[in-house]
Amino acid sequence: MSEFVDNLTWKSRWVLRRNAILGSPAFQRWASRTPFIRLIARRRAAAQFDMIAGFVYTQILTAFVEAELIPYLQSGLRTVDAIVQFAGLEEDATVRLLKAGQSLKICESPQPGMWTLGEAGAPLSANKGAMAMIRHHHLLYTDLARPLALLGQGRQTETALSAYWTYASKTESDAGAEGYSALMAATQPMVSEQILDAYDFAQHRRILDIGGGSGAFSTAVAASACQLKIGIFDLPGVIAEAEKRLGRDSISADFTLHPGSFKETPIPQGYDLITLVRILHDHDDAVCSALLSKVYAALPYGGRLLVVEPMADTPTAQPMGEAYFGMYLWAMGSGRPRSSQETSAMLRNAGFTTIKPVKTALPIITRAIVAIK
Ligand SMILES: C[S@@+](CC[C@H](N)C(=O)[O-])C[C@H]1O[C@@H](n2cnc3c(N)ncnc32)[C@H](O)[C@@H]1O
Repeated sequence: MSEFVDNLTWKSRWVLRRNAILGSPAFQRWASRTPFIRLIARRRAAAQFDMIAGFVYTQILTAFVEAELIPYLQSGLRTVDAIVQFAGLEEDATVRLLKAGQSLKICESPQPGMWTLGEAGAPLSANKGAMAMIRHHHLLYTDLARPLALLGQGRQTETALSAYWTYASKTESDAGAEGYSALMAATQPMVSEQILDAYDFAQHRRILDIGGGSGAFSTAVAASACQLKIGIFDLPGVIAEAEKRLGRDSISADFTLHPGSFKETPIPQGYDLITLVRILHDHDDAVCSALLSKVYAALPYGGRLLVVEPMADTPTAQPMGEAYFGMYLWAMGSGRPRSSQETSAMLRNAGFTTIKPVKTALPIITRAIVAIK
């Protein structure tokens, strides 16, 4: 049987024709020399180079973060000598890093010999969560060093990420709870800021946050609507982290901690809102379907489920979904990015009839769907 099909749609014909033209060296030569067209050709060549060099750019940013240069340069203008001292690098290495960072707008030199952050670096200085993720990414890049080997070895093989996210490893445990809970708590403000602006939690009385980690999301919600009673359900090792964290916290909301695995333990009842924040994408379809059915059963009529996570079909941010989360979750060994339609379909299958998107200001960070029983 031929590997080519002959019943092509008009769109397939158009795409094949376009690819033949774009892939032709003669066309590329013509485009790079023709007035106006060459502007488009230059833009496309730059975008192609960025895709090829992306890992190098990322590692330059990582060097700034690991050397603590982001907060250091945010606090004012610094001389090269001072930066050499601070970063602990030789002068030529420091200058090479600064110039590389300048080309990426991480830093800039507004007057000779003096350096501060650039347009891309300055917003990072206020984002501890992003910096925690940049540091964490060495695990992902270890797994991605040979991407074809990663894809070829299947998802049963232990990876750097599956050893970190122990609940996603084949042995499924909470042994890594302290490490990953700290990362989740550091990155949670980016998420809770979006959701608190988009969803009115004050309309509820009792909220259960499933997979609630050490309670960073719950404490943010409690601070915004102080009459709420909040339950946090997570693996026992993570609930121990929540106990430590909430003990230190001055918020007076009434927290109930529920240790257990949602794969085995019944979901606690008596809550009129259940939240799943950055949970579903970590799990394969069968696990998510079983969890959503249990959530549906645990809610009273009129009760709600709020699903909060990045989604695959986010306009202007498609690579965040299928490229970034697609490969990250593949390396982790569990879960996949889902479009809002796919998640909505799962919610319908679990029994929910009213399912609505909740608009967030930065959908690249997080999106949300509310489902009513
Ligand atoms: C990606 S973290 C998200 C944490 C928190 N919701 C947040 O957004 O910061 C996933 C959480 O789900 C929890 N989790 C994973 N599998 C679980 C299970 N079977 N039962 C209960 N919790 C689980 C993990 O322990 C972890 O705290």
